[in-house]
Parts: sequence; C-alpha cells; structure tokens
Amino acid sequence: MLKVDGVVAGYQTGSRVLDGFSMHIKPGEIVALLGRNGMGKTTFLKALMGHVQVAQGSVNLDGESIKGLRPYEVARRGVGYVPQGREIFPDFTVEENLMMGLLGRPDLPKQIPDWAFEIFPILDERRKQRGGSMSGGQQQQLAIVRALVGKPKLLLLDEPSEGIQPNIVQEIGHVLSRISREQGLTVLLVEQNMELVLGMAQRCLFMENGVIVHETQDVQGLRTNPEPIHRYLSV
Ligand SMILES: Nc1ncnc2c1ncn2[C@@H]1O[C@H](COP(=O)(O)OP(=O)(O)OP(=O)(O)O)[C@@H](O)[C@H]1O
Repeated sequence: MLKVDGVVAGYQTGSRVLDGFSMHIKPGEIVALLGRNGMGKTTFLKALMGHVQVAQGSVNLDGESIKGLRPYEVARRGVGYVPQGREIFPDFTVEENLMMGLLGRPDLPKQIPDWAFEIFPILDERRKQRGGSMSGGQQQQLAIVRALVGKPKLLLLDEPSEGIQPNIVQEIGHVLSRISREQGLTVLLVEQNMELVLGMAQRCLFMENGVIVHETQDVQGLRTNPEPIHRYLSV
C-alpha cells in the first residue's frame, strides 16, 4: 500500500538526511521503524506527509504518487499523522480538538462520530475539558483519535509512548492493534519503547544514516535474540 524508493530528502538544499531511503508496507500491516536519535526517522514521516520536500525518489500510496503533495492533500489521500510531542491544541476542548481532525476531510460529515469516544473511554469522560489540562497520556490518546476521525488507511505515529505512563502505553498498543486487525488499518510506528514495538509490530525496520540497514520479520524473536536491537539502537 505504501512503496518508497530511493528517497533523498533533507532540510537544506543538497542535504541528505534521507539518503536513498526505500521501504514498503503491505495493507493492514503494522511496521516499526527503529533507529538511534538523529538517524532520520522523523524526517521520513515528515517527507511522507509533505512537510519535508522529497528531492529524489518516489513515494507511492496504493499505486499513486503522493510525492510533492501538500500535507492536507496527503491527509485527504488517507494518511493520518500523529507527530512527536502530540501537538494537540491545548486551549481547545477534547471535542474541539477532534473537530480539527475532520477539517482536512471535507468529504466526511462535519460531526465527530460516536465511535471516536469509544476508542479511549477517558476522552468521553473529558469531552469538555481543555486538552492542555490533561495528562501526557490522555493528550496522546486525543492526538491518536484526532488522526483516526479523518478515517486514514495509513496511520503514522512518531514516538507515541514518549513521556507516558506504562499502562496507557499498553492500552494504546492494544487498541491500535485491534483497530488494525478489525478494520485493516495500516500502521507505521516510529518508537524507542521496545515493549510497545514487540507488542504491536509485525515487522521491524532498522534505520541508520538515512537508509534501512536491517529488517526483521520475526519480531517476537527479538526477545530471545536482541542482537539487532543492541547493534542498531544502543548508544
Ligand atoms: N528542522 C530541522 N532543520 C534542520 N535539520 C534538522 C531538522 N530536524 C531534524 N534535523 C536533522 O536531521 C537529522 C535527522 O533528524 P530526525 O529528527 O529525522 O531523526 P530521528 O531519527 O527521528 O531521531 P529522534 O529520535 O531524535 O527524533 C538530524 O541530524 C537532525 O539534526
């Protein structure tokens, strides 16, 4: 469903944070993208979304190029993005934040669907509460549901566990795995928390200096043979 070939991208002209980056994801798959700080994981998600310009290479979603599209156009093609740090609107209520998730999808009804409040029940209890007054974990749940109300077929998550208590991390993992299983949602997860990765991912890609350097299909095998984790993630 997503096929990326030879992507070169960076922040200044000529910079190659992504240096010929290639990967693919099958429909309904949950793939983790792993690597040390500064290797280009966030840059890749930004390049997919159109926040960072792709200088070379191709980016195809369901056989159609999304390279060079603006972020709102990428969202309309069915890509949801939960950025690092969540970036919810702190002065808006839970409901208002969720409405923002519908803004990019003029084809959908301008009403938050009931199911949005069933994904994480805490959001139903806190409908009228300001996003900024909630815990980090609740804000992350809000950011995820805000992306889901736009009905993405591919969800990009950038370090969703960062700064969040373990029980909420676990709940997020369970919920997204279930949605993927039941509804065929494809997920690309950038994450440092190996418990979340091992609990969710069906395939792991290890990234170094702007390219994928290793792939493992046997995610559970990383528990008994963590050598790639040590090699590509330890500092
Ligand atoms: N806005 C920016 N302007 C210029 N350079 C940037 C910018 N954002 C990131 N970089 C640089 O691009 C490189 C890759 O950063 P990126 O954030 O993609 O790494 P990462 O693998 O996601 O790591 P982290 O876990 O620290 O977020 C780093 O060298 C970083 O300094």
